[in-house]
Amino acid sequence: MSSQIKDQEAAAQEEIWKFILGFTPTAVVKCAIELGIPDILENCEFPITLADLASKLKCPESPLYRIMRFLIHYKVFQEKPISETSVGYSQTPLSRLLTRNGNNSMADLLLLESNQIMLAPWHKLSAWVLGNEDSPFEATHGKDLWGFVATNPSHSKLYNDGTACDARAGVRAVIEGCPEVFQGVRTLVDVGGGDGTTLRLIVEACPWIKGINFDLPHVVSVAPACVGVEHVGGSMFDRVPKADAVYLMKILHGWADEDCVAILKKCREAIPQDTGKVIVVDAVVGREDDHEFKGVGLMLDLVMIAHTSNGKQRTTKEWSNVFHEAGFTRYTIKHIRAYQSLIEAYP
Ligand SMILES: C[S@@+](CC[C@H](N)C(=O)[O-])C[C@H]1O[C@@H](n2cnc3c(N)ncnc32)[C@H](O)[C@@H]1O
Ligand SMILES: COc1ccc(-c2cc(=O)c3c(O)c(O)c(O)cc3o2)cc1
Repeated sequence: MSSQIKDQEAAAQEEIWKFILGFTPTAVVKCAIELGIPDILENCEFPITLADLASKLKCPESPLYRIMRFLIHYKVFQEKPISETSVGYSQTPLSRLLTRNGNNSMADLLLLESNQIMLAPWHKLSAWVLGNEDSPFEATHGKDLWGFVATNPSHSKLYNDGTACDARAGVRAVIEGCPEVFQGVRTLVDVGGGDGTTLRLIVEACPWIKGINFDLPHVVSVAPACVGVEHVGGSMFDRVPKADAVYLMKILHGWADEDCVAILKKCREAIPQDTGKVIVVDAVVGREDDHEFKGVGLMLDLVMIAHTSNGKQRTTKEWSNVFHEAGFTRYTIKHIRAYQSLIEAYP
């Protein structure tokens, strides 16, 4: 056996453990979030010793040492010198994304995706591949995600808080990557806008816009009031409130092609046929460029299998098909610093 093959096999013997125990980093980061460790470190002017951290957490040092040792190895936290003889724990750019209330926090999305309700359907993936399950989520919980969220207030909050994390990141990438997308738009309806986080950020950045946050009645009924944003309840399959432009972020990826066409037709009916547009913020998979978020798009494609009935992340060709079928004459795609791209479709 050549030394090259021996080396490849040795590397595989190491690599396989990332799949055998790949859930460990998520579980330990979830533990750190629940203990509030990123928030404690964020509020420390200097690196904090194990003893001081254990004291703040009122926990023994030994288990905490092992958790922090693991998270330093995974570069979630770092150790920095406190004196010539001692070191302490401090933040990294990654752990700053795990504080509970930071503007860029992704903590609530990690708590959502690692929640048992969201993890359980993953165990039905092989049955789905064999065609024995329509939807892992429905096969596991007896109803789809919206039905589950509507009847389980605790999961509804978990879902809204988690989705709001990703909305902040998505809107930030849109505004930083393509601010001109909102030029000339006076009224904007966010279809499936959730608790209104997206429109709150958009009208803050673009105060000339009047926002209409459109989602299911039980969702908008608990959406916080926001200046410049009107909450409207209804279904995107029935009617979309009229506006200069429609905004669809993380919506179409959750639905089959025929549902997307139905949604897009309702959106097209809601905008001026000569000057209106539909702004879609969603992943484009199968892109030619090897961009940094490629893996995220592929992971979210499998999230759509686990958590939706027929959702999927779409290729450029698949996007073209649904826009054409829905009666749009042209569309543009702009890649932004996010796992999503910015797609503008015109009637
Ligand atoms: C993944 S969330 C996206 C929320 C938000 N656009 C974002 O990017 O964070 C999907 C949203 O679609 C909403 N939704 C589901 N079915 C809907 C329907 N028939 N009409 C309007 N909204 C719907 C859900 O309530 C949820 O808020
Ligand atoms: C029944 O129709 C649907 C069910 C679920 C979803 C859905 C959309 C998402 O965007 C989404 C998500 O971003 C996510 O991280 C997740 O874990 C589930 C999920 O589900 C859409 C339509």
